[in-house]
Amino acid sequence: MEGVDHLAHERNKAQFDVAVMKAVWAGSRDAYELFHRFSRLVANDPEMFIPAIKAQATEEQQKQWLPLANKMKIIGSYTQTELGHGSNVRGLETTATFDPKTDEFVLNSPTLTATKWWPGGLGKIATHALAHARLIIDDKDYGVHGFLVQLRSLDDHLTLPGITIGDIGMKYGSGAYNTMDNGSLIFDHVRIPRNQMLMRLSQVTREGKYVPSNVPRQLSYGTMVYVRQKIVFDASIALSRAVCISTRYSAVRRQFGSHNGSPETQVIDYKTQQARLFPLLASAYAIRFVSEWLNSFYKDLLQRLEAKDFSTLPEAHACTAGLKSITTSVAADGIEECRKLCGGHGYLTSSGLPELSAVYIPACTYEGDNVVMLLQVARYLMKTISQLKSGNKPVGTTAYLGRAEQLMQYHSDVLRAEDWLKPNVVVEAFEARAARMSMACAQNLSKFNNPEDGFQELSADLVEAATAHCQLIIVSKFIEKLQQDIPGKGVKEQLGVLRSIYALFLLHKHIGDFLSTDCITPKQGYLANEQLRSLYSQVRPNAIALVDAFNYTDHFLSSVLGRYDGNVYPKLYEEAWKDPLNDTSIPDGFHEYVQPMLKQPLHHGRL
Ligand SMILES: CC/C=C\C/C=C\C/C=C\C/C=C\CCC(=O)SCCNC(=O)CCNC(=O)[C@H](O)C(C)(C)COP(=O)(O)OP(=O)(O)OC[C@H]1O[C@@H](n2cnc3c(N)ncnc32)[C@H](O)[C@@H]1OP(=O)(O)O
Ligand SMILES: Cc1cc2nc3c(=O)[nH]c(=O)nc-3n(C[C@H](O)[C@H](O)[C@H](O)COP(=O)(O)OP(=O)(O)OC[C@H]3O[C@@H](n4cnc5c(N)ncnc54)[C@H](O)[C@@H]3O)c2cc1C
Repeated sequence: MEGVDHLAHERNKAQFDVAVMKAVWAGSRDAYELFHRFSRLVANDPEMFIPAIKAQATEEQQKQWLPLANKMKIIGSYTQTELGHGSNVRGLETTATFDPKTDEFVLNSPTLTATKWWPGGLGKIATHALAHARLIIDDKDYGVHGFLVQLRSLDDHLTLPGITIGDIGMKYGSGAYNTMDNGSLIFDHVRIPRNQMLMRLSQVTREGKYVPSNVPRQLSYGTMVYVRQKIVFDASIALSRAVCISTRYSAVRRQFGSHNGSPETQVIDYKTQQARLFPLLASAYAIRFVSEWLNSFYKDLLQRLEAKDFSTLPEAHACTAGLKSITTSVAADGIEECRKLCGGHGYLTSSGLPELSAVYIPACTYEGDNVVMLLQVARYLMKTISQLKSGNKPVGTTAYLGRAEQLMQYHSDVLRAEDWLKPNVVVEAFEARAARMSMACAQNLSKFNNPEDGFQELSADLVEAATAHCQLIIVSKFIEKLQQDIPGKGVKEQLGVLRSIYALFLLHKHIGDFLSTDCITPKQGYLANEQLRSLYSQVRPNAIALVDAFNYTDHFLSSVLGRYDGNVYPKLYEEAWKDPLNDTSIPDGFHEYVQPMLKQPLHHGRL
């Protein structure tokens, strides 16, 4: 029925102020208002290009290029990856050779594997590329730098001489990512003026002298730090979208349990459904809050960089790389789990979930493969530990490693299931687990004569240690969020429940880590699980209101199953009838191919 709220009875169960929770989810009341008005803004806006110019171009270059890019007079593509090299940025092969006679750089792709491959917008639309290439002066290789290269005529959009561009072809699924023209590009001795090398961080003079900057060369990777922190925010959106669909549908869907004609059981009431769904609901909130923190950390980094304070750059890199990795993996896996939670209907395009999944899963790869990113975190952790001996006191997200000795002695003092609700009890257990896993890796690494050999050999353990560290950050930031003043009836209590679910679910999932590092006993692990079950029951009456707090419109969700009003079945049926196969009762080709078979004579009663 139109106009009837089929989920009203669920909404009436809520034990908290949903309006306030909407503002908490949005970040603030102002952010909520803004989101409400602009909720149709798409996260995948292909502005990759502009942040890179801001980060790497001189002020003069920015004055020249940013107005053009902002007004869409030129369309740029962030062109880094090659056919043969993606993760290994230092291994890029494209060259930009300085020609002192003409005061130009000559861009060239010396091999097939040097072909630029993947950059978004490159295939069909971009007029310019921010191309990453090795700077060569007098046969000397100065490593990878950024160059602004015009690709297509601004008059007729035809490619310029020496440039071969194409689209790299269809991608996974048939959905929206195929509307993105990820491109391939070969340079054949393409000339650009010297002032089109982005020279904020290092310069090449008219005489062909290379002037390195006095700032860390890693600043040239700044665009990746910026985009990675955006991707963490994006993960909270993608996961919460899937969770919203699957929670609402789980309250609508009924299976089994009818007695004497009473309705069947709502599938959301099955404990197995809750144990799969509610940790994802909690994860969506956890990722949202850690992304909020990461964004403020990033803003603080920018202020420091302005003041030539580079001290937090390594931590910013480790946090953005690690959290990008963990949150996109959780979101990608979570979306798939949400699809399964919707049973057969989840596989229908009209559920919105297959499309969301197909568009989202490359987040585990782009802007840094997730394993490669965790290995960066592991390097940072090993470096931090190696500096402990020289008295360096770690700060920020690795401060706990400064208490490593104490954490090595830690044994959880949990006696009852409720003890696991205490934030300090949880944080200590997560700190001890992360510290012990990292310390064990550091100790094993020290047995190798060549640290790089050791790093390769132990890389699987290092990834696990990095995961434990990143999970600790997320748990801690959730706890810190709740130390803020949060008004509204029941809002803080509900967030407290979600915080505990998030932490205890991780503890349950990684119980092997906690037990093998001797941080908790099997009995304490059992108590954590007992507490988790009771928390699921507390979330149950609030589940629909907790996803309503995401404030997503039906238009944004694009899902028949996730409709706000829960009116699923008539709409599913209606959607099916929009399938072009249903335009005619006899399918194309029936008369040509199927009917002749049906008309073949029977021989002895058989075909
Ligand atoms: C505007 C966007 C808005 C919203 C976004 C939302 C959604 C996104 C939607 C779509 C996104 C679409 C497309 C994505 C585009 C791309 O994918 S662009 C290509 C991105 N490519 C990568 O991410 C490549 C991954 N590889 C790397 O980042 C690096 O090469 C590496 C981290 C693997 C390092 O390799 P090495 O060769 O070991 O490193 P190195 O060059 O020698 O440097 C080592 C030291 O530098 C430190 N470091 C590395 N990276 C950074 C960094 N980014 N910032 C600061 N420091 C860095 C590293 O820790 C080493 O330090 P030491 O102290 O140990 O020396
Ligand atoms: C949808 C999409 C959009 C993209 N957009 C852009 C763009 O706009 N611009 C751009 O320049 N690029 C873009 N890319 C490219 C993207 O950044 C790279 O694909 C990504 O950085 C991963 O690099 P790779 O493909 O070389 O993977 P590889 O590094 O080849 O990874 C293959 C496997 O090797 C493993 N591996 C690699 N190195 C190590 C190591 N050191 N230790 C252990 N394991 C390792 C990885 O974990 C992975 O399992 C895009 C990619 C996709 C999928």
